[in-house]
Amino acid sequence: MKLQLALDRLSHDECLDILTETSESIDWIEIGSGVIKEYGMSIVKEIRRTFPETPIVTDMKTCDAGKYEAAQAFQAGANITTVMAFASDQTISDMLNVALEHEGRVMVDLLGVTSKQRITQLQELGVDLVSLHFGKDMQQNGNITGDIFELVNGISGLEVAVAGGITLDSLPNILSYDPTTLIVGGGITKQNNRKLAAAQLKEAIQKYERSDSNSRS
Ligand SMILES: O=C(CO)[C@H](O)[C@H](O)COP(=O)(O)O
Repeated sequence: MKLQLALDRLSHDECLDILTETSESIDWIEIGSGVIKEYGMSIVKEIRRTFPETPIVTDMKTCDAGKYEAAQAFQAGANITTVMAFASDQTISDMLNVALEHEGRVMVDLLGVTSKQRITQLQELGVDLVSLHFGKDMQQNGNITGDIFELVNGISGLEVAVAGGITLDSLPNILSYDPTTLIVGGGITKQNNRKLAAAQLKEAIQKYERSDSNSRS
């Protein structure tokens, strides 16, 4: 299980500082939509140069003009870029094709999706990576729970990331659904000791994986 650090609502310097502090514990760097809107592709290029070995997810949340936005992201150094599930099939197909040209991947953000039929359609387009997303604004009225996994329950052949206010406290419940990637923003970036928060999350994931593999053997 990967730990993806989401850099959202942060200044340029905060992004770089947090990455330096947490780099030992995180697997994937997500450059959040707000950070991209503020600093554009220049911050993606800079983070690519500074952390050449760590996969970068650009949270473009593309909803149209998929070919152009995917090319922008991959040319700047992204390994994975995001598209909203409600985007047209053409947008998503175009992005998958651009990803192929750049040896990159597309993560489909399932925010707002309630029907399993859309998941099947996405798979037919060639999608193999999705993120279950309890949005930032939804977090004002509740917390992420295991119910979010119902959308992908029984569906095979998908890597499933999950995001939305995950912290060390809410982690145990989420871990039991075995997502392939845990996306954590504020649970690291808004903590007093960000290095420690990232290390504790990583340790909790590793501990879960050890106990899970023991219980299977
Ligand atoms: O995509 C996002 C917001 O749209 C965030 O990256 C995602 O929600 C993770 O951040 P947090 O853990 O702070 O909720």
